Amino acid sequence: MTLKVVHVAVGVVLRQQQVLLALRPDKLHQGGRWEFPGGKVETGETTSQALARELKEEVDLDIAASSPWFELQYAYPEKTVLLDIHLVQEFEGEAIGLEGQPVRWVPLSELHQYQFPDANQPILDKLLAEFGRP
Ligand SMILES: Nc1nc2c([nH]c(=O)n2[C@H]2C[C@H](O)[C@@H](COP(=O)(O)OP(=O)(O)OP(=O)(O)O)O2)c(=O)[nH]1
Ligand SMILES: [Mg+2]
Repeated sequence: MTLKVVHVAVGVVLRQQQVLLALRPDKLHQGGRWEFPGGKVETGETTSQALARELKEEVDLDIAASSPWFELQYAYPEKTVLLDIHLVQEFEGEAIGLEGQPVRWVPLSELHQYQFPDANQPILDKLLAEFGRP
């Protein structure tokens, strides 16, 4: 039994009324679900630095600025994650799945059609509450 919490930088990348999603490969933890791009914060990195690195590595975006939005801890049976969620509204480049994963700009109104990791429900709720059209 371990109490280690995995610190994850998560980017909610918004462009008009759309958000960027990537499909997690089947073999990974929570595989086959759509995620907000991001990954583990490494020793010595700030969350913003980790996010910029991960978004470049995973989807080839250059982040001009990101702002901390909220944090959420979730205990999966296998591990506990601390999702450190940032909003990204300033970036350059065209999103492509550099690890071969499908990536999509999804209208906020269509988010309910996608399956996300179990931890993500509060992110979806807040996204629609703050940015969705009534
Ligand atoms: N990126 C991301 N990870 C999420 C989300 N929701 C969620 O529960 N997670 C979890 C799944 C994983 O356990 C963890 C992210 O780890 P990861 O495996 O993607 O980390 P990484 O990109 O650094 O990849 P790796 O090279 O270390 O394998 O956070 C989400 O929306 N986006
Ligand atoms: Mg990742």
